[in-house]
Amino acid sequence: MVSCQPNGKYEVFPPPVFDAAVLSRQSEIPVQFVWPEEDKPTPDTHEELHVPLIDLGGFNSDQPEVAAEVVRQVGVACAEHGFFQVVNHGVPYELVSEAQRCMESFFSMPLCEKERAKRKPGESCGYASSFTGRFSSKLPWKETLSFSFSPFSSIVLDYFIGALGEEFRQFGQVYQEYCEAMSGLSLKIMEMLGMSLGIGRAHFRDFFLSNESIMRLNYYPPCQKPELTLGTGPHCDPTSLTILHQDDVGGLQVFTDGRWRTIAPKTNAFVVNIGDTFMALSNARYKSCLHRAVVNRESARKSLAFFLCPKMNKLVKPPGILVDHDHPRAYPDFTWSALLEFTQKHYRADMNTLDAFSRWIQGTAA
Ligand SMILES: C=C1C[C@]23C[C@H]1CC[C@H]2[C@]1(C)CCC[C@@](C)(C(=O)O)[C@H]1[C@@H]3C(=O)O
Ligand SMILES: O=C(O)CCC(=O)C(=O)O
Ligand SMILES: [Fe+2]
Repeated sequence: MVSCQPNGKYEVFPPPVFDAAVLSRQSEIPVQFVWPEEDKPTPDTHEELHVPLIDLGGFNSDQPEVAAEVVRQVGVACAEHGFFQVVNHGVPYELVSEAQRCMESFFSMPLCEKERAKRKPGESCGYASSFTGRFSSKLPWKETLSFSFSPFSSIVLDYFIGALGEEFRQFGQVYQEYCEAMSGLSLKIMEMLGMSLGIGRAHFRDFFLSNESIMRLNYYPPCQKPELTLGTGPHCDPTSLTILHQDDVGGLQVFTDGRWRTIAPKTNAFVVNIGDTFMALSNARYKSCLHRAVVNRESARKSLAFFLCPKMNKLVKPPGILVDHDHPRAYPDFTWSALLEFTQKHYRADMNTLDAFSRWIQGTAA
């Protein structure tokens, strides 16, 4: 039996759960949460990565030259590293604050309450206190609540009521509305991406009109040894497009030009990044870039991540116009359902997920 001693130390490893109330005050970090030297966390990195601030108001304006300039900036950022921020996005500030507030109340609940929504092995939805039980080392210093979204349904509201009870109807309504706003925003971004790749505004918007996306609430408790741990380890998102709202604490780092740099929080902006599935859809014209989240000694940090994903069984294949003699096919055809299964059952998402997955499906098809 694994037992937690009164001094907060674990008698045997692994710890049974990631109990933030205990661990966030403890200066001795259980070995499973300590990241190796090659991943060395650098919580004190203040060097910023300046990514373009994309003004969606400009894209929506009736001045074609203004919209064209916005599209050009998106194209440059996506070809370079795949990260940018959006402002004037039309998502009400009150909705974002309410989503952040509900998150605070959810993660402040006692562990046993949160565990009513516990994520089951092999599934991508539910509550996870770190990933104890799922992985045995390099555990993330975070708690997450993940749930599925697809448009034209009340799937988010139904999830909250089904998993946590009628008292969570209001949370369900907030996140249902938040996901609808994120799905709408991601379709606008798809229009910009299509235009910047020269295939017109409709192609990718129509591809993602019916999407089967994932919403994730990330809660990073303080850590007394932030130079040993990581909130989210280095990875490229396997999904298509991520829209992230970070609170004002800071901790998101992106790896470009051989070093980690911070994307500082910006009120009323969303951080957007290209994921592996869109990299495949663009035939590797656009980059899915390595990133991670560091933690700190003083403050808990919260982020809301909307992962846009295609419908499960839709073929992920770049449009013909992006494939030519100079740009041969970079990845095989696949479905999001297969890549999701790969990350949940066979491979822990990192910087090589798409290459490893490509080899895996080519092997299983042979
Ligand atoms: C399909 C997914 C797998 C992860 C959740 C979604 C989108 C991003 C993935 C993830 C966040 C990438 C970093 C590693 C991971 C294990 C994590 O820290 O949460 C990934 C998610 C997961 O497999 O649960
Ligand atoms: O919390 C963050 O800043 C980043 C989280 C992240 O990269 C993810 O959930 O995929
Ligand atoms: Fe990510």
